[in-house]
Amino acid sequence: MTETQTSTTFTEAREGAAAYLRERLTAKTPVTDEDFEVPIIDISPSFSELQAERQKVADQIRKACTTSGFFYITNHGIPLSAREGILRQAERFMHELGSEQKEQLHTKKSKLGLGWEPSEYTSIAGDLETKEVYNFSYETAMDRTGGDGKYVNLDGSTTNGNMWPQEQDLPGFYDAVKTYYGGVLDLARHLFRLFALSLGLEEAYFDEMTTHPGGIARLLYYPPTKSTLPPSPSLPSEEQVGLGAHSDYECFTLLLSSSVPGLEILKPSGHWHIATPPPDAFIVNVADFLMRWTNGLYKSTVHRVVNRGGEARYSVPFFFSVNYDTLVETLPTCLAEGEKSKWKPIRAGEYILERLNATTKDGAGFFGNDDVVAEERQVKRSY
Ligand SMILES: O=C(O)CCC(=O)C(=O)O
Ligand SMILES: [Fe+2]
Repeated sequence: MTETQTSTTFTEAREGAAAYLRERLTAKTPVTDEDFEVPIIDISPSFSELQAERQKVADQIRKACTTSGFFYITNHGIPLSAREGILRQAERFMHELGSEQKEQLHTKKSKLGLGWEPSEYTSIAGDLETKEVYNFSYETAMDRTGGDGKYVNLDGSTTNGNMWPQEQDLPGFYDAVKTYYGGVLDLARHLFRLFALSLGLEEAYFDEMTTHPGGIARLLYYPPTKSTLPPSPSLPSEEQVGLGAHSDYECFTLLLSSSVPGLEILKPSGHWHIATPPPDAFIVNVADFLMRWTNGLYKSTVHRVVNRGGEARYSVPFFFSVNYDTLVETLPTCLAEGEKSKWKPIRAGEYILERLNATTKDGAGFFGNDDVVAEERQVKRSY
């Protein structure tokens, strides 16, 4: 960073994020969906000793990221038992935990937006969302590398961090979460190396930025609705949306879902593509940091969830980020000679905190709240 550059302020980040979402939702340019596809990428060659094999996977990732910004990965190494385990815990959390026990974990008690959000508690653009959520974040105890001993104040296990259900209320819950989280964290670090290769960088380029990464994850429950909502960009307000249209904030998201469909991805034409991941696959999508880092080359694509069927849907997104003091600025390989960066550099943590704050109704955010204010406020969260 040169001396003349300053990093983006909170307000600029907030306005930028809002403008970006508006633009993606209302783009009038006549575009076709010709290049839009969500490919299935078998990543088994990426575990090869041979760099050429890893590069082949990286090249497929690059293609997906420059078109739809979404892809499915198979042969990723996360065992079925861990995937079924976490989906089962999502179901147990929503249905076996009593309302008093959930109340103890209410997100209004968290300065970091963690914990339990009742259905219709948060919304985007005024549409009440049917989803019920439990949010948790990185803690060293779940990191199989043991972490780096730094950023201790950001660790989910510290004050105001993760709020876990009592073991006697939901026996085995924490262990299943830890098994799953440890696995997807390793996988995310592996994928980040492929992202580096896909961008013509040293494979280890991002390694030192992910020693204590931001990594919020959530258990989501979308109750069955009878939505007849057509796949169109605008939502009539009386219709029930599971989770409103948004882009994700961090580097990329690893999303696991039950077999009930619901995720919809905004195509360039403004129509929604209904995601149909193969069984056993994870859905991966580019989020805002990678978009900023690549100067817009990689697409952080708007998506939403509508559960149109009569069956409950569960999902578990893992939002993989970098250490929160990382400065995100255009990568050297993403600027042609004479080309300018579209965005100013930004500190990872500031951007995430700002976007979380910006989605609360009064803009005061989750930080510096007192509980009374938080309780009265309807929280708007856009991820
Ligand atoms: O539940 C899903 O399928 C997607 C969730 C999502 O997009 C999010 O939480 O950001
Ligand atoms: Fe999302």
